[in-house]
Amino acid sequence: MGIRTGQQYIEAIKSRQPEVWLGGRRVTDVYNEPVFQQPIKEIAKLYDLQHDPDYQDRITHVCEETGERVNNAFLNPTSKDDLKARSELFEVYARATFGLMGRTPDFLNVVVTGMASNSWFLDKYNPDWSKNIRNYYRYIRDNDLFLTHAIINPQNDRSKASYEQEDMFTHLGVVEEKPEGLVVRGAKMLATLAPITDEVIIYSFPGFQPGDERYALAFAVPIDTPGLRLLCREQMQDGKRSYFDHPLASRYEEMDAVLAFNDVVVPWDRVFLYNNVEAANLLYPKTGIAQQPAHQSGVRGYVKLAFAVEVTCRLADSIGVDNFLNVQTDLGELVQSVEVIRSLLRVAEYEYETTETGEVRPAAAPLETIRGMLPTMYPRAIEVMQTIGAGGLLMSPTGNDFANTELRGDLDKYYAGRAGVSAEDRVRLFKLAWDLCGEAFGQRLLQYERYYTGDPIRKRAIFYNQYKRKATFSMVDDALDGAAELLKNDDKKIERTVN
Ligand SMILES: Cc1cc2nc3c(=O)[nH]c(=O)nc-3n(C[C@H](O)[C@H](O)[C@H](O)COP(=O)(O)OP(=O)(O)OC[C@H]3O[C@@H](n4cnc5c(N)ncnc54)[C@H](O)[C@@H]3O)c2cc1C
Ligand SMILES: Nc1c(O)cccc1C(=O)O
Repeated sequence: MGIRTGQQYIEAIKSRQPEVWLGGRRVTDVYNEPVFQQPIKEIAKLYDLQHDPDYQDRITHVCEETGERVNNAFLNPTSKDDLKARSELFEVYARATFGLMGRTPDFLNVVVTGMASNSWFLDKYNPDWSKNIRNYYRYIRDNDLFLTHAIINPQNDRSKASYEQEDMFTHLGVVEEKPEGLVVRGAKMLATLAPITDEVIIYSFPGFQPGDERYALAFAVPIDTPGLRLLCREQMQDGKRSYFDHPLASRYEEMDAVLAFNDVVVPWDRVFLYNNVEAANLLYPKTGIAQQPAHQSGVRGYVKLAFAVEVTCRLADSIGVDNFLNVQTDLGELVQSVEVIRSLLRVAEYEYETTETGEVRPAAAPLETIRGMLPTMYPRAIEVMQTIGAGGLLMSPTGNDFANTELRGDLDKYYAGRAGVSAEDRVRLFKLAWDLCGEAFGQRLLQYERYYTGDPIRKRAIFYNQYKRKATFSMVDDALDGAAELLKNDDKKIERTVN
């Protein structure tokens, strides 16, 4: 099959019945549920880009194995050009959603591609596991599927291991083995876009200890697998808000869900590892699924930050404040933060590394630096947007107000921006900003940037410890040695008398 169209993606959504709960009720028709309608259309647009002559060669390639055209997320990069092809895909998809949809299909398709092209490390534990992930990779590639993932245990008692929780199946674990597969029970968070995806893959961060065996697992199942319950968070827009009043929240609401597995049977051919703490801890370091997905999320985060900075600059211009030094200094800082991320991406792609199997991976340090900086850079951009927008962010009549001929005169007079910026233009721009810096929708986007790739606090500590393990501190020694050399040859007394 190869690349899907948007309509084929939509037909797939219509064809299944995942157990989705939203606002206390069971969603029986995901496609027609208001909160999902526009996000489904936005994802469908990404699939249609694969058939657009202006984009097809930039974001897809012809698979050597099948001769079919497939998305570049399924490319196992073996050259710098392959990394550029991936980067191109990530940026085209990110720009199509202004970087506001973090878990577009490319993200997890890159994860599974990395797992499959490095499945050799599973052979020593269980050759079936490496065969299964390679077969799964082919399955999602050739059917162009859209995955969600949940790799974090629900936030219960973080001071305790999974087996120490009140109920040993609070966190997802293996209940028993059956001839038809593994029976799993418990929850995982936070599966973004789960209700409108085809499949879910479960895996974990490293960090398992002896005693965690039943929780050390990785597998994938269709999103409508019996016993899998999707518990959605409160929706941040009901799908009925106007594009005028909420130009972003009305289109890019990325639903998050806790996944509750109630004795779900995972067929053996969908099990990628289980009951093995060592294998689970090695999954990340051995398959490169820290770096390759971080390339996608780095490009996406760059686009999102650049978008927020553009909105802030236009806001300042629209009310004539970007001539003031304080505003220019803040805006200059934001533009430089975009340049930092853009430069780190180029360095990561330029200083790529090649693995023993010939896979080309973007350099890890620049990507980890992006992961560490976006959680502060993006909130900073939002803060500057808030301080420049100030009260103007609440000078926000609705589209219906503008449509009311009795009010229109006042609105045109009292809501205009600087010369050349009409009232409607200014209000529309400020509403765009408010979706990012005021609405619950925007606060989620901010929280996403902080936590989408784990806890930035601990990730930065891990980054420092990796640095310390590799650093030679040679400049320190050179400096000390140089001074010591001078001291040795110095005919003056060491204790210099104070003149
Ligand atoms: C909008 C959004 C979308 C997301 N989408 C996904 C997704 O699609 N798939 C997915 O798998 N995950 C997703 N996540 C979850 C994300 O991976 C987690 O939020 C992240 O890993 C941090 O875990 P936590 O939120 O449970 O915070 P916790 O780990 O509970 O941390 C809470 C606080 O306690 C501190 N803390 C906790 N434990 C320790 C410790 N041992 N040592 C020191 N400090 C500690 C942390 O520093 C933090 O300040 C998403 C998160 C958000 C916000
Ligand atoms: N994908 C991730 C996620 O969803 C949460 C935390 C970390 C990651 C990751 O890929 O590093």
